[in-house]
Amino acid sequence: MHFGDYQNSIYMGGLAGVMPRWPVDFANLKARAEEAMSPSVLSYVQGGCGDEWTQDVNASAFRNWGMIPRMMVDCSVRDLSIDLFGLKLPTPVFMAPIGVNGICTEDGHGDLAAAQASARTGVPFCASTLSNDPIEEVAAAQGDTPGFFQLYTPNDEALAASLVGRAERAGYKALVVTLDTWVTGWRPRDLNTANFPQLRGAVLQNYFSDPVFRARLAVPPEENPQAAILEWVGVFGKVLSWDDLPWLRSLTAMPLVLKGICHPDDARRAVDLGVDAIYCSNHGGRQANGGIAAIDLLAEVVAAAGSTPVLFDSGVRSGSDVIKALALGAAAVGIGRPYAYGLALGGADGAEHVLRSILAEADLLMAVNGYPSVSTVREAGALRQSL
Ligand SMILES: Cc1cc2nc3c(=O)[nH]c(=O)nc-3n(C[C@H](O)[C@H](O)[C@H](O)COP(=O)(O)O)c2cc1C
Ligand SMILES: O=C(O)C(=O)c1ccccc1
Repeated sequence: MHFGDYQNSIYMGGLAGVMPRWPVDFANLKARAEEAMSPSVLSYVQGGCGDEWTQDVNASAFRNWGMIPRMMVDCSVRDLSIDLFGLKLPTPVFMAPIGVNGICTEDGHGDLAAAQASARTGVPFCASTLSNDPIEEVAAAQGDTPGFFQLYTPNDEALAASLVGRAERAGYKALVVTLDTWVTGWRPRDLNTANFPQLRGAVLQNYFSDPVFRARLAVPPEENPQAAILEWVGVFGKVLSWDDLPWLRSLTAMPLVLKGICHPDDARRAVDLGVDAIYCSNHGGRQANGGIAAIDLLAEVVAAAGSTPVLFDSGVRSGSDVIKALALGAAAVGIGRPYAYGLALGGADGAEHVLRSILAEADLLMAVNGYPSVSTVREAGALRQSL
């Protein structure tokens, strides 16, 4: 099925009296998810730092950018595929790592559901270190779709090596090291309700199943979960510096990606030190409030990265946002909160629906705007719109 055919399938379903099960746009999806999710999970997923200014401008800043359509271009067939890490991917989109996918579905297996949505759509899933199911099982559920593994670097180097080795053996195709979260940001929604799911033992299965982590415990997590959770708190975050990059590199033969780079100088430094890709993101405004909208920083990071690919997320809500990020130079675009809402509404089906809606809009926009391929989107670029 071509990605744009999702629209046709919805219209045709309507003729037969069947309406889409979930909204195709973010605002209505979010409203539905607000009704469906438990207050605790909703607060964790929806919340951000401080008064959520950065989180809000991440999304609204897309409105400052616009495209110019080209006419009389044969766009009857669009090619949404990209080459990344030597992989041929059918779309320029991936699922950003979300550490609480597991608890977004009622059965507690949201990571497997996300992986199934990835398997069905060909959209790579970047699996978080925080997971309710071990990486090996998540990888198996991703089917033939390549996946990436996101590492929260623990302060125990042997544990870091163990997690990365497991990911590599499970078949992951890239290692994404998140730089901006060795400590949790100031999140009033969660603080006001003392809401931190990890402290209740959620989403720690990659640790609890790890031989190096288990060797640190006097008794197994199954016997004393509380002690295992406290051990996790102590080991979770290593303060990384540029001097750690050779060590990170030495952990794996997988392509190495640094997530959280927003400054062009940091991008240059990472490229000089030989990383395979930059991941421009401010963690969806969940780590530091007051930061500039990530999309407004993308073009400069791309310029600084030269020929090194730049992945992007933060504030992507629609197919139009995907196209704008590509036009500003992103090599691939990460979807975050929207698919988490999809998981909460309908598990793998819900997440698949969200991805298909975003991809259908992106594909149709390329059709109407005269962009037959992702490279033509890039060539067309996007302009700043002063309102
Ligand atoms: C609930 C939630 C959990 C997240 N967990 C992780 C994580 O485990 N690892 C990580 O690198 N980023 C994590 N992120 C950040 C996302 O990968 C991504 O950067 C962010 O969602 C982009 O913002 P947006 O969803 O508003 O578009 C998380 C984001 C959310 C919303
Ligand atoms: O909630 C998050 O955004 C996140 O990535 C995280 C993961 C572990 C600890 C703290 C924050």
